[in-house]
Amino acid sequence: MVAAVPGIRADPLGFLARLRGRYGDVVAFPMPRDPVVLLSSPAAARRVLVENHRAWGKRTAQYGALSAVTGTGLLTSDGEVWRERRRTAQPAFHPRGLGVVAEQSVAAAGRLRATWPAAGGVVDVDAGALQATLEVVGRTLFGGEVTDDGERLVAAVLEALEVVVGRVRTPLPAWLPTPARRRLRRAVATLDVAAADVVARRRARGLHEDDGDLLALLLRAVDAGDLAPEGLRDELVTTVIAGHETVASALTWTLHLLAEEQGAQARVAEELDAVLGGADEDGGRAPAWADLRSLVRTRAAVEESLRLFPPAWVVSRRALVDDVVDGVALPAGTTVIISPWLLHRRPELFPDPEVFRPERFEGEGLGREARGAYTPFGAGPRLCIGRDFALVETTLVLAELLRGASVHPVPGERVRVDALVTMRPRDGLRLRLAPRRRAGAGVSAPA
Ligand code: HEM
Repeated sequence: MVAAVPGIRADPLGFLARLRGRYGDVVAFPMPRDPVVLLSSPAAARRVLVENHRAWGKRTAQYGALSAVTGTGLLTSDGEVWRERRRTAQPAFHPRGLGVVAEQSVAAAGRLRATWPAAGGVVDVDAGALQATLEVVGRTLFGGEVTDDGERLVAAVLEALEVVVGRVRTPLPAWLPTPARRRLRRAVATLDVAAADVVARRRARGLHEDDGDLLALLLRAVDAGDLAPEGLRDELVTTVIAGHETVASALTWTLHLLAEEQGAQARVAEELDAVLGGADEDGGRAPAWADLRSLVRTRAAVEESLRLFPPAWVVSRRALVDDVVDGVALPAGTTVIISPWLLHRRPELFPDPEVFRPERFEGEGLGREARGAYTPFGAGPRLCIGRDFALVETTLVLAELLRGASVHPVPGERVRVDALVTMRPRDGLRLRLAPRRRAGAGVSAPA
């Protein structure tokens, strides 16, 4: 089916939903050159991402634009380069490292909590989440505190991404010098310097034999001649893009949904009290790695939020050879767009799809088919390398934040979604905090 539905720029999510609603699970966009097709069935996503993944690469407009910033990093590369990079980075994401992720996540959340007004008040939870997740990336993957270098690196990455998003929306011939392109070149130059500074600082501190963080692994690969210095820069930038804003978005959207659904928040609070012993003003003790298996409701709230607001709301692939997907022949060169945001809203798999109901992920959890469609971290060999990292981090940050405070919507505040590189709240997200406990008293309402 060939589609002609206006509105992609103004409202990309609504645009995708309208396309699927009007034309079905396989929809071709009227494009002048190679075909672009939106695939919306779980079977089609599975075919491309898992079963026949070798037939599909990442040379798409989406990843091409990102690679203007990341170079050939793990997220955007293909084939042998990708395999080699994944092998190098994988040990940094091994489950034995998750204890450190847990520790750093709780510490970062504790620092954020300390900035929250003890008597309650309005805070921008998105700004707080961005700061906390940056600290966790810095301390776990780059093996040290995020100093000015790290902050500059993130600022430069965000600046470059902003230009790139504009470019995906209005593709211009590559030779045309535009203000946007000049801005991108400047941002990338700043980013190169900031990445080099992060590396130099780490080198100056010295590499120890048992350092197993991502930066240490990459530096050793450079020293062994297995990775070019540009590759090291590309992976640093990729990690910032893939592992910082995504996790912050997941946290922010979870807090937003819990604020909207006080019943769900009360269930999480009950769990936190039971696990962390929180009858005092502080909401008990800080959570730790060992508590994760008991924080079932807290993690389910994160998973349900990733269903409704998957930060990576679209992924794309390009056919390297001809393939048949959902009974439709797609020639080599076809770009397919797969949207977790759409997959997660199929009513036959997720009844009342717009309702925030963390219980879906508790007990037995999702059924087999719904599990196949649930793809906030992608699927197949290109599954997010940071999936477990992100789930540990978000669950523990949330537990640490909510053990002592409850969150509530700010009256009159409109929450708007920007679906750009990731799905983000436009202009931050303000919530009203209330201290959850007053020695022996019950859950308190916002002032
Ligand atoms: C809630 C947080 C996160 C979400 C929603 C998310 C989502 C995703 C998705 C959907 C993909 C697959 C893209 C595709 O198939 O085209 C992906 C890949 C990737 N993610 Fe994540 N991610 C998250 C956190 C992280 C973290 C914490 C890191 C690292 C610190 C990370 C690093 C990566 C990398 C390097 C890839 C590329 C993997 C490969 O192709 O081998 N992500 N992520």
